[in-house]
Amino acid sequence: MGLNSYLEKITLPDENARKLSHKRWNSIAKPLGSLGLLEEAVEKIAAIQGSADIRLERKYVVPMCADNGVVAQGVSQSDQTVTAAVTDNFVKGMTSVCCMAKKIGAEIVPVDIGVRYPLTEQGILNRKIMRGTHDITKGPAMSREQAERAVMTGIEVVGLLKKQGADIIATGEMGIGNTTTSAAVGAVLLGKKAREVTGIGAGLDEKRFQKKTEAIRQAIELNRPDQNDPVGLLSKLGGLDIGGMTGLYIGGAIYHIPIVIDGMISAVAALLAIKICDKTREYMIASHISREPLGKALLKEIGLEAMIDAGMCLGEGTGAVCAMGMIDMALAVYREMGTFSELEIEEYIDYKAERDRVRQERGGVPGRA
Ligand SMILES: Cc1cc2ncn([C@H]3O[C@H](COP(=O)(O)O)[C@@H](O)[C@H]3O)c2cc1C
Ligand SMILES: O=C(O)c1cccnc1
Repeated sequence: MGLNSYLEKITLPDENARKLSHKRWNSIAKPLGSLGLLEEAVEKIAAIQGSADIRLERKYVVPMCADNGVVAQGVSQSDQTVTAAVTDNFVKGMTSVCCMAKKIGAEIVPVDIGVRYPLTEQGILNRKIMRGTHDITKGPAMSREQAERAVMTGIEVVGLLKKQGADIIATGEMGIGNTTTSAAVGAVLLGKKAREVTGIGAGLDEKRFQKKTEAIRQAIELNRPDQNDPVGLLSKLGGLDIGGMTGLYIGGAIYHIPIVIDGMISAVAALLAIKICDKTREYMIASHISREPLGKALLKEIGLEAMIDAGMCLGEGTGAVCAMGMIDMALAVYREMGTFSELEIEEYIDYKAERDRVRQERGGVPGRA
């Protein structure tokens, strides 16, 4: 099945379930709207799952793993053998996101979508499209067909996890050099210059930072990408990992599974997915603001607010897993906490009116309805 026939299947979430979920929140004996974005996330999940009786039993993290030819330009402190080593470590439980995911009972499903060096562990989904992309300072990262295959791979992984009963999926990635490729794609999407989008990624000295900025500038100049052709842009400046994550978001919209955005790289993929199909936004949940320069601007363009601003910039899906943990806690309140009438506490309406009156007196913003 081609990408377009997948896109035709996408429908919008269930607004009635969202309303019922909002009603449930407002009946709980606590200050109205006081769990902020966590309440909104729960309501969004209700709309996506089509029921106010939300399920978050089966949580998955999907790190898309791939190499990037641009590493030859000295844009990263590490070499490509590290991508393979960390990809293997996802199976051994020896990466940062593994430690975090264990705490909330989330399962890791690493996908080899383009790792250059051989992997030794069993249990990594083999969906290798090529052994790393080409150097974007010399030409396109991959062909259009390969970019489309990367996106389709992400969609198919969500289909697979749907069969396994997935209730929510966190995006993740591993690929040395991917803060260069994603910054280049992000620069084009947001109309920014190389020096405005270049960050230190996994850590860089000044000399390499300059090389990275120059590589991003050169790659954009040479490849002449079209901002309005997301698959073309992905093929010219992107990576297979970014493509795979783009597919995860589209898959979420097809199979009605909430997909959690991680950091900057993941947010670039989210924006590409929105450019491919606007409805995918309705299936995304933002987690944190990456410390990379584009962290905030990308989320603004996507139109979603992050629930965590903790200076994180690790990747692998770590920020998304943190957010899943927070949503899990909010869900405990949503499910287990007593209502105003059960606890025989005065009606919230009176409380809300009073709160808004006081806030307005102080020049603040009234609470949400
Ligand atoms: C050991 C190690 C573990 C990581 N886990 C995530 N990243 C993060 O850093 C990489 C991107 O940074 P850059 O563009 O500077 O290469 C990605 O693979 C990302 O997930 C790691 C990086 C390293 C070195
Ligand atoms: O924000 C990210 O996605 C990020 C930043 C640095 C390294 N890895 C990932």
